[in-house]
Amino acid sequence: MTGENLFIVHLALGGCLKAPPVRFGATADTGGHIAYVLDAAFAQARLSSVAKISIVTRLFDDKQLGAEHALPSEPAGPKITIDRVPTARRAYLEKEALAADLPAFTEAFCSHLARLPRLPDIIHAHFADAAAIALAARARFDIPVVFTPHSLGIDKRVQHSVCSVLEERIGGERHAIAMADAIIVSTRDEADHQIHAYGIADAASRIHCLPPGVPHRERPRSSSLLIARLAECLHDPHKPIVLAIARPVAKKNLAALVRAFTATPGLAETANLVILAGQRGGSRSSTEEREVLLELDCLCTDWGLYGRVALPPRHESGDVVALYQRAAQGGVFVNPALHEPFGLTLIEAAAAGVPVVATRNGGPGEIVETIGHGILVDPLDDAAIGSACLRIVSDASLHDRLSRAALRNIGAYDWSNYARRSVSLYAMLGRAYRAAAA
Ligand SMILES: O=c1ccn([C@@H]2O[C@H](COP(=O)(O)OP(=O)(O)O[C@H]3O[C@H](CO)[C@@H](O)[C@H](O)[C@H]3O)[C@@H](O)[C@H]2O)c(=O)[nH]1
Ligand SMILES: O=P(O)(O)OC[C@H]1O[C@](O)(CO)[C@@H](O)[C@@H]1O
Repeated sequence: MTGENLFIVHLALGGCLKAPPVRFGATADTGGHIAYVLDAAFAQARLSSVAKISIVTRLFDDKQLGAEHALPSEPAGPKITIDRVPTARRAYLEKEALAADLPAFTEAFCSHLARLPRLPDIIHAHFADAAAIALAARARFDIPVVFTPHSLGIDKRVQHSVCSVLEERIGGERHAIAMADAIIVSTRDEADHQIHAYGIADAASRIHCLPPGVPHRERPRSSSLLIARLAECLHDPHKPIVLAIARPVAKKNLAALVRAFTATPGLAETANLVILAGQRGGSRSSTEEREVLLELDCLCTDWGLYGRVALPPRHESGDVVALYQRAAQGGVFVNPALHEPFGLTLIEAAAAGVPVVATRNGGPGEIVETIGHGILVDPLDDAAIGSACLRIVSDASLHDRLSRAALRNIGAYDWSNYARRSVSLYAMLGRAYRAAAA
């Protein structure tokens, strides 16, 4: 690979994409794909064959979400910049509202590329909206396009009634799958089942299954304030914790965990429940987020759970590290999502030696099979969620066995492997384009 001197563009429109530390959960779209894009870029930048990485996103002006989102360019690390492309719309847009801005963003992105001293060798698009823009740029500049879907709509048909927004989303994904030069997915489930369901005859030959690595987190500067606050609000803070970390959106199914916690005999006596679900208090939260948080609050109030359950209203990156460390001490991490495309939290938990209880729908089945650190459950079965948690927190030898497996096998999820394989794919596509042009 030495001598390739690659210039990579990652393109991702949604959420609050900024140089670390990121405020995960600041909006409904500030979650896993942002961790993925940043960690992928940092690992790729460490390769000598990579000259420069530009992470391109929307410029927006919203002081509450952070002044950096209005900066045209922000250095993010060695060889990496975050470059923000403006359109006439300067407000933050939820992913559902991005579609209306796509024609303007496509024009602005192509003008941005045309102004660069050198065109990129590859555009890696995250989500189908970014892929549509990248494909328009490919038509103008002959730059190969790689597509990573992150969360495909097709399996959501089983969770939601069929509606025009979902069908439009699936249509956009079908176009991206049909047209991209290569598709990078995280799991075999996406490769063999989900993408297959889009019915694109030659898609299989362009799919590359590259599992991501463990998200990088800043360590707490000193002791975590959130852990100190938990000690004040929980009646018996020394009990192990049942921990969940997820954006407060309905598909993450966090209410089922609260119901399971209270309905499983012995669980609330053995452990405390801690749910980290986004950052509260900003006017940017969506109706869905407000409804999910209200439901969690109501469940805790109605069942008198405060003192045994904590729903911290906000957190910093270091608090997440501290919570996983706390959960490693006899506790368990739970992801009860109705469907989880991959599930970065399950590998974060493994890296900290925390056993997991996870939805059997989507990527978690493959992660738990690879690492061997937990129990899979039907997310619609509250009793199964509760009894799996109870088994782990009440059986020290099971906990120890799962925790050891987590630490032994987490190496299967490694950003340097991802970087090597993705960059050699980019280089191969570049060579094919050059050969076709010669
Ligand atoms: O309040 C919160 C909520 C989330 N997180 C973090 O944000 C990330 C969330 O990632 P993930 O659990 O994977 O979920 P999504 O945000 O839903 O991410 C999408 O994109 C990911 C990367 O492709 C996939 O793993 C997911 O399945 C897909 O739904 C993790 O690092 C969490 O620790 C926080 O720090 N605080
Ligand atoms: O909730 P959905 O529609 O599955 O989409 C996945 C979500 O996860 C994220 O990737 C989190 O980063 C969002 O950008 C996106 O909104």
